[in-house]
Amino acid sequence: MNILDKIIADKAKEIELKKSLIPVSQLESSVLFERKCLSLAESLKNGSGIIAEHKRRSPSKSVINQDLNVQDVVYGYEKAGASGISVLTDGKYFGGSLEDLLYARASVNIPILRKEFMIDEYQVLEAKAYGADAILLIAAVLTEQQMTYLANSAKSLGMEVLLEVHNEEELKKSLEVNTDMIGVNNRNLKSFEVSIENSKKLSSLIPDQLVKVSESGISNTNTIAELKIFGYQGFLIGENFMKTSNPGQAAEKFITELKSIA
Ligand SMILES: O=P(O)(O)OC[C@@H](O)[C@@H](O)c1c[nH]c2ccccc12
Repeated sequence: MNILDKIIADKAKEIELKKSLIPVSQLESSVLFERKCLSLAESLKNGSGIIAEHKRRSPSKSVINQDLNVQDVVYGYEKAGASGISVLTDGKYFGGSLEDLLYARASVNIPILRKEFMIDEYQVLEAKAYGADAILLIAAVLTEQQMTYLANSAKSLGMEVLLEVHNEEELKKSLEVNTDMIGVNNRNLKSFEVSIENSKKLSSLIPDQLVKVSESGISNTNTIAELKIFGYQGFLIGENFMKTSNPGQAAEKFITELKSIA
């Protein structure tokens, strides 16, 4: 069983347990459930395009940074001029939590993406209840029908969808899904191999009306300049900022440099 299958198997068990502890009615009674969401797609088109990620660890890198509190990190990202925030909420493999999402919501006024392995509508309701503006759907672990159902559920709650693909086959099965953004993951979630070429290779297959986001393995501003030529407007960066003692400062330096070469 590869790591992705393991994560999904654990996720299914986690969701069943959570459903017994926190009923849907409790999620729907959250003060944030009626909140009007911010648009991550618009923010990417009109701002720096950087989605800065809070990620304590990952299967490919083990511990990245567990010493900082999420409020300081995401506040620093907003101050640095990020267009959006990505918050990992998976606990076992990424060291995140739904509480991180709630703290992030309380700390910034820019769009927040819930970065999670979504397989059940319950998780979409959680995302809204804990303050997310957008959810991630990963084509590698979902059928077209599942993506359609989960995307429509998110849209019905006023959230946007970032649909993540890694190859042409995943992109082809995603084209009918009601998504706002297509993310190309430069990292193969099974082998962890990273190549920016993946974003370049797939860009021409993404319909122009969707916001293109390049994800993973981005550590310098020249890469952003190159990817903009291929039509990308969003850039998801985690480790390059999180591996430092002050991710907000690292993001500020990166975004200032980006402005100077734009
Ligand atoms: O830390 P990086 O290489 O900058 O990557 C960030 C982000 O793209 C990555 O965390 C990610 C992209 N898609 C995912 C899906 C699940 C978990 C994590 C991810």
